Amino acid sequence: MASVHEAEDMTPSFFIGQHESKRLTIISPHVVQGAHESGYDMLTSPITNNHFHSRVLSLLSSHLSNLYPLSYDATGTMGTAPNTKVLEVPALSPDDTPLTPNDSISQIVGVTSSWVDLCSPDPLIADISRQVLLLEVAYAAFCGISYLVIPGPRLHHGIIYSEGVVYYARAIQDALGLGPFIQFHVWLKMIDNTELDADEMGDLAPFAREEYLLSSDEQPFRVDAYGTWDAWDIVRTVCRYHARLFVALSLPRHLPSMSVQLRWHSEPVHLLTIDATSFIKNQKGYPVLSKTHQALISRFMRLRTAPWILLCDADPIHTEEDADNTRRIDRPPLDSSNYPTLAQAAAHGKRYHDSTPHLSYIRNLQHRQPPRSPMERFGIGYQDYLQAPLQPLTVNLESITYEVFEKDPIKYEWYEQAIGKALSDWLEQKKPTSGPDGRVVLAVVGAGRGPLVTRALQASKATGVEIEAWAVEKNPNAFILLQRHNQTAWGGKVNVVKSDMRSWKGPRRDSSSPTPDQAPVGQTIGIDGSLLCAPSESGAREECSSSGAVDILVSELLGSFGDNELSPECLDGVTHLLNPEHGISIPASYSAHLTPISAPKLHADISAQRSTNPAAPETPYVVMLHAIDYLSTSQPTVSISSPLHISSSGSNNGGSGTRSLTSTPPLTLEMPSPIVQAAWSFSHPNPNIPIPAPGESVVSNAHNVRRTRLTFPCQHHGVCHGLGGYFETVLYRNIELSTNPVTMDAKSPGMISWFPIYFPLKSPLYIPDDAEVVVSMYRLTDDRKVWYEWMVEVFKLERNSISTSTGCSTPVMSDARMASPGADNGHGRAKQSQRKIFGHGEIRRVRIGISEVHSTIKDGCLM
Ligand SMILES: C[S@@+](CC[C@H](N)C(=O)[O-])C[C@H]1O[C@@H](n2cnc3c(N)ncnc32)[C@H](O)[C@@H]1O
Repeated sequence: MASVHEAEDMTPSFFIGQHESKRLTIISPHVVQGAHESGYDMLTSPITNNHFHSRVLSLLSSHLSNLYPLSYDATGTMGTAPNTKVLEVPALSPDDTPLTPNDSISQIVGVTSSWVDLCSPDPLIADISRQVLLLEVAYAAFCGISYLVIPGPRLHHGIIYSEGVVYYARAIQDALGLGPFIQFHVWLKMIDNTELDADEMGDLAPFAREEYLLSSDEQPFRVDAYGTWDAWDIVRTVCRYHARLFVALSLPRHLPSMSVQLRWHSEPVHLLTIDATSFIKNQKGYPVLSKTHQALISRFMRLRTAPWILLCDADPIHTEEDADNTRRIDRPPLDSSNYPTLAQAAAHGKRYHDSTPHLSYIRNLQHRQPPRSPMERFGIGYQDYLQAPLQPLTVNLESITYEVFEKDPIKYEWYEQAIGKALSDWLEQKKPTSGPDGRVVLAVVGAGRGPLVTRALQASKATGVEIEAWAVEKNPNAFILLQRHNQTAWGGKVNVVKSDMRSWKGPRRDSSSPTPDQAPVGQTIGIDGSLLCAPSESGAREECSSSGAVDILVSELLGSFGDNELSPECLDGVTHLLNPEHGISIPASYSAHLTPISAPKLHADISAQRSTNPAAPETPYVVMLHAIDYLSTSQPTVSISSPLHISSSGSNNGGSGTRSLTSTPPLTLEMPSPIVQAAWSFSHPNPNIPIPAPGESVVSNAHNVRRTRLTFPCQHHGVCHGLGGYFETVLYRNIELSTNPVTMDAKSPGMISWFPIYFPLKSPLYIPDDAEVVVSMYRLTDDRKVWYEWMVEVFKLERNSISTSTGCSTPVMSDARMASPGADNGHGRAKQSQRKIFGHGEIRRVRIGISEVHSTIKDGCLM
C-alpha cells in the first residue's frame, strides 16, 4: 500500500509519450533525453523500418507472380495447399530495424507494423502478416522492450466484415507467448467508421487475391459504434483475458455517445492516443481539446491504473543531431548510472519557445485536474480490488477494521439523527418506557468499539430524552475497549455486556445488583455468565425473570449486500427482548439490490486465481467497483455537473449518481442511469420468527430464506461478467443509508463504509442488442449456515413485423416481471417503458444463454 499513500494527496499525474507514424529517427538515448527535455516521458519506436517493409513487399510480389491460379480442390475448399504455398519471411537483418538494446529501451514503447493485415481473407496475406508480427515481437522481446502497441484488426475487406478477427486474435495469442515480459496494447479506434480508414501505400491488404473477396455492388461504408469494441471482445476472449493484454484507445475528433465511452472505460485501457487532428484551435490559435475530451480524460485518469497518453503526429521531438549537439556542449556521455530520472528530465524544462504546444496543453490539463476528493483518497488502491467479505459473526474483527468503519463521515451522523428522532417521537407520543425509572432503554447490540453508543448518548443529550444505555458485544477484544470508553468517555453511564446478542438475557432488573448509577464508574455489570440465557432443556428460551425489555435496539450488522453478514439471524435472536408494543429497531429494514455488469478486469483477476483457488469464481467479493459498465440502463436524461460522474440518478428520488468526485466546471453530459433492482428485504422487529418446537434444539431459520427472479432490459450488446450488489436501509422513518448507485447520493452522500459486492459468473455471457438479462438469486439456509446461489439467463427480444423500429432510446422489455413481489424497486420508469413498448406489438423472447448455478454453499456464513 506504500504507493497508495504516496499518491493519496496528489492530483492524478499524466505520463505522456510521443508517437510519429512515419518516424525515421532512430530512438537513441540522446533522442530520448531530448524528448525528456521537451517534457515527454517516453517515445514510441517502430520495430522495423522501410527497408524491411520493401523487402517483404518485393518477396510478396515475386511470390504472387509465381503462384498457380487458384482452384477448388476435391472437397470444394479453397485456401489449402498449393493455393497457400508457404512464403517464409526471412529473419530480420541489421538493416531492417532501428532498434538496438540500450539504456533507454525502458523509455521506449515499441510499435509493430501497421501495413500488415492479420485479418486478410486471403490466407497468404494473413500468414505473411502473422510472420511479420511474430518476427517483430521476438526482436522487441530480445531488445528488452516492455510495452508494445499492435495496430488493431482490419475489420473491412470489401463487403466482408469482421471475419478475420479470430485470426488476428490467434496471432496475438502467439505473440503473448513469444514476449513473456511484454505488455501488449491492441490499438483500437473508439468506434468503427470506415470513413476514417484509408489504405496507405504499401499496405498488404490490397494484395488480397480477388478470389477471396466477395464482389458486390453494396456500399461497404458503415459506422458501428460498438464495432471496434466487438473486435476487442473477440481478441481478449480468444486470449482468455490475458493479464498482459491491454487496449491502446485512439480518441477521435468527435467522441461517440456516453454509452460507448463508458464501455471503453470498463476495459483495460492503458494508453490513450490523441492525434494532432483531434485537437481544435482556441481563439488564440493554440491547440486545445473539447470539453467532452477533457471530461473523458479526467474520468480515465481517476482509474486505479491511469492510462498513459500518447500524442500522435503532434509535436516533433529533437532529432539525433540536436541531441548530439547538446551532448557536445554541456552533457556528459550517458550511461545507465547518470541517465536522468523522469522527474529530473521533466524538471529541466524547456529553454526555448514552446515547440510542443500540444504537449503543453496536456500538461496544463494535468495541472487543472481537481485534487482527489476525500472519497477518492479513501478508496485509492481499493478500486476494483477484490476482497473477501467480512464475517464479523464468526471472526472477531481487529481494531484497525473498526477504525476504518469509524472514519465514515455519514453513517454515524445518520444513526445519531435516527436515534434522536426515535427518542423525540417516544417523548412526543408519550409511550411508556421499559426502564424502571422511566428512562428509555436503548441497547446497541454489536457495539464494536462503541461509536454508536457515543452517538446514542449524544442524541439523548441533544433531545433531552434520558436513556438507560446498554452495549452488547461478543468480540472479547472490542469488549476491553468498550469498558475503557465507559471509564474515560461515557462516565460509567453505559452497561457493557460481553455476550452474543442471541444469548443475552436483556437488561438486568435484579434489585440486588447495582444499577449503573450505583456502580463505581467504569464497572461492568453485564460481564458475568449469569446474564446469558441458556436454552432450557425443552429447547425454549428460558424465561429471564430478572431481565427487562429494550425500547430501542440499535445495530449495525449490515454487509455489502445488506443481509450477508447475517443481520437477520442475529437480530432474530434478540428481538424477543424488544418492548413488545412500542419497541423500535434501528435499522427498521434493509433490502438487497442487483444489477448485471460488465467487469472484464474483475473477471481476469478471478480467472487468474482459479488454478490455486477453484472456489474463486463462486465467491462473492467486496469490491469498490470502478472499471465496470452497467449493462442495463435507462437512457440518458440527466445533465450532470462533473466530468467524473460515472453514473447518474434514477427516477425515484432525483438524486445524482454514484461517483460525484470533483468540482470542475459544469458540463452537460448525458449519462445512462443503471437499472438497479431490489432482490428482497428484511424488516425488524420481525413478527414471523418461529417459536422453537418442543424438544427441538435448533430453531428453524426458514423464514429468512429469500428468492428472486429479476429481469433487466439491455439495449446495447455487451458481455455480462457478474452482478453488482448493493443495499439500502431505512434506519428510522426517512433516514436512510444506501450504496445503490441510483440512490446513494440522495440518501447518504459521501458514505464510505461499504463497497458494493460482486457476484461473479464463471463464464462470461454475451448479451446481444435488445436483450433481457434475467437473474435468479436465492438466500438459503440449513439452520446452521446461510449461503447464496445465483444464475443468469440471457434472452434476445425479437419484435414481430408490426413492432416499431429499434431506433428508440428506451430499453425494450418483454412481459417478464421486473422485480420480485413486494419489493419496491423504485423503477417505475423502467416499468412504464415496458408498457409503452408493449403497446407497439408482440415481442418474442429467445433464450440464447444461461449460466451455471453458482453457489457459496461450501463457504456459507456460519450462524
Ligand atoms: C460491523 S461491526 C459494527 C460495529 C459498530 N457498531 C460500528 O458501527 O462501528 C458489527 C459488530 O457486531 C458484532 N457482532 C456481530 N454479531 C454479533 C452477535 N451475534 N452478538 C454480538 N455482537 C455481534 C461484531 O463483533 C462487530 O463488533
